[in-house]
Amino acid sequence: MPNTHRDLIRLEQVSVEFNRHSALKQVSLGLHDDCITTLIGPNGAGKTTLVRVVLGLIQPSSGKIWRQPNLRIGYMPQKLQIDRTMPLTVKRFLHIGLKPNPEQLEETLGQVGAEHLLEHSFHDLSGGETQRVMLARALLRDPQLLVLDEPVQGVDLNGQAELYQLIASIRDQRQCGILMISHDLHLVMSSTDHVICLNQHICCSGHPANVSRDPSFVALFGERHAQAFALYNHHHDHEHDIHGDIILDHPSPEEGCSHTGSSGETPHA
Ligand SMILES: Nc1ncnc2c1ncn2[C@@H]1O[C@H](COP(=O)(O)OP(=O)(O)OP(=O)(O)O)[C@@H](O)[C@H]1O
Repeated sequence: MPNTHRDLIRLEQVSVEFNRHSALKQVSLGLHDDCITTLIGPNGAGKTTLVRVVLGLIQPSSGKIWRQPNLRIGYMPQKLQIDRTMPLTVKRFLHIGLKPNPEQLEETLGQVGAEHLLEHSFHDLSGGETQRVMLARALLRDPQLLVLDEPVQGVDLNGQAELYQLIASIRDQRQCGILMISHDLHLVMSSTDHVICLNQHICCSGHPANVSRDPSFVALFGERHAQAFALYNHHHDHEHDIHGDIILDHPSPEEGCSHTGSSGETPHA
């Protein structure tokens, strides 16, 4: 089946350095509408840096970025610093920097299952409620691309599964592209279309159901994760030296979302 997704953003050979330290090395990828792409990788792998490049908050040291003209991006950050002494209802929080009309507010809160929270204090929300309200805030921009930095942080296990289902239903209803960072390989696998395994460079990427298991993945994420993660295996087609640099290199083919059933595993340099 041909891949019918539209490109929202493309990165070509993007590298980012901080004080001569490489955070991203020659990352090439495409994000598409109607597709959930999940970034996984160990701490310090460059996931947040990559998200910040996508958001346009960091200029790459080298490489090219193409964005669909006038691309609307909704962003849900990992953490939000709000002074707890400042009284803040959910309603007020959702009006900071935004001008939603009451119908939009009701519809969007309804979509994330948080309509009953409108008059609640933002500070008193549970972990799961907070994430739903944050998601609603990102959705109020009517995004073509939704960027979620660890969207289930601070949420219990049941709540995490529900949130991932909610994110998948948002993709279905809005046909928007979604880029998210997750540390929970096991939970995220059932609700993602495309996985990118990042360790400064893209180690590999593909559909979780199509990629095959590789010992290098176990080396990167540990045996415990790899076992829990039986669905997601991949052709990690190279080795790393002691500094994390690639020993064996391969060209990087075109990236693709396989939400419609097309495409498969895509190995990367
Ligand atoms: N503004 C910055 N200035 C200097 N170094 C930075 C900056 N931002 C990130 N880094 C460094 O870049 C590397 C990648 O960081 P990044 O936050 O992107 O990783 P991550 O994969 O999101 O990690 P985690 O899973 O721990 O959140 C780290 O070594 C980090 O210290």
